[in-house]
Amino acid sequence: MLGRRATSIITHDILYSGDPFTRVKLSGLFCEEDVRAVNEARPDLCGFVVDWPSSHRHVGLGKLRGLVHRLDPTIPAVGVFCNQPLGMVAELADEVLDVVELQGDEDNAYITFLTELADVPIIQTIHVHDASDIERANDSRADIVMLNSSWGSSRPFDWLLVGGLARPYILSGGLNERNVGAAIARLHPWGVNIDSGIESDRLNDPDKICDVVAAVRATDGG
Ligand SMILES: O=C(O)c1ccccc1NCC(=O)[C@H](O)[C@H](O)COP(=O)(O)O
Repeated sequence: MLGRRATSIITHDILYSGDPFTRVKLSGLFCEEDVRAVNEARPDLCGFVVDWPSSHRHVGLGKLRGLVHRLDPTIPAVGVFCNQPLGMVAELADEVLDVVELQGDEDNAYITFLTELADVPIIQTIHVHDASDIERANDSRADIVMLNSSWGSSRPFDWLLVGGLARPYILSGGLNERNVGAAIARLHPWGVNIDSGIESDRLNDPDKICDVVAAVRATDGG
């Protein structure tokens, strides 16, 4: 069993490695079968939508703890939050998470406070509609930004806008095992994020999980 210190070193290596590989984050895991499937497929990061009952992917706090406990400790656990109280996010970050992902209206002040309270990397999701969103991404104090269309919309945003971005980013929105290779070849993102592209009938599908990780690895010659 790896301790928190070991997993934070692994997380650091995945996030800050100078190696030019495309990180793949699979998100919206919500049951033990999902965790078994990712332990086999080995994406770089795994996301859990925390305490957001309107999402079919959401997990409560108890379930989050149980699933992260079963997750291979060499795969960093990302808590996905939407406008949640800072104290709750920081506490979970201290206790079970390796990375925090912010999906709501959290601003740079929120990120600064969170950085003071919790020693984990922060991903901020920006919904991209026009150039002002790219400016916001450039200004974000988060460690990494994720560009997306909108919550769980399963469609891409206008990729032409990415030209204005001056930092590495995670590409999100409408990716799946069939199109992720072409997206990486065109945009060379730092990483990719996939939610609905690993689902069949709103359940995570172990075959799609394997296929999408293999499709990303194939772009890196792996
Ligand atoms: O997935 C949800 O239901 C969700 C709920 C609340 C906050 C965030 C949520 N998901 C994150 C996303 O918005 C997705 O990562 C993003 O849309 C990519 O999804 P997909 O296009 O299905 O890969």
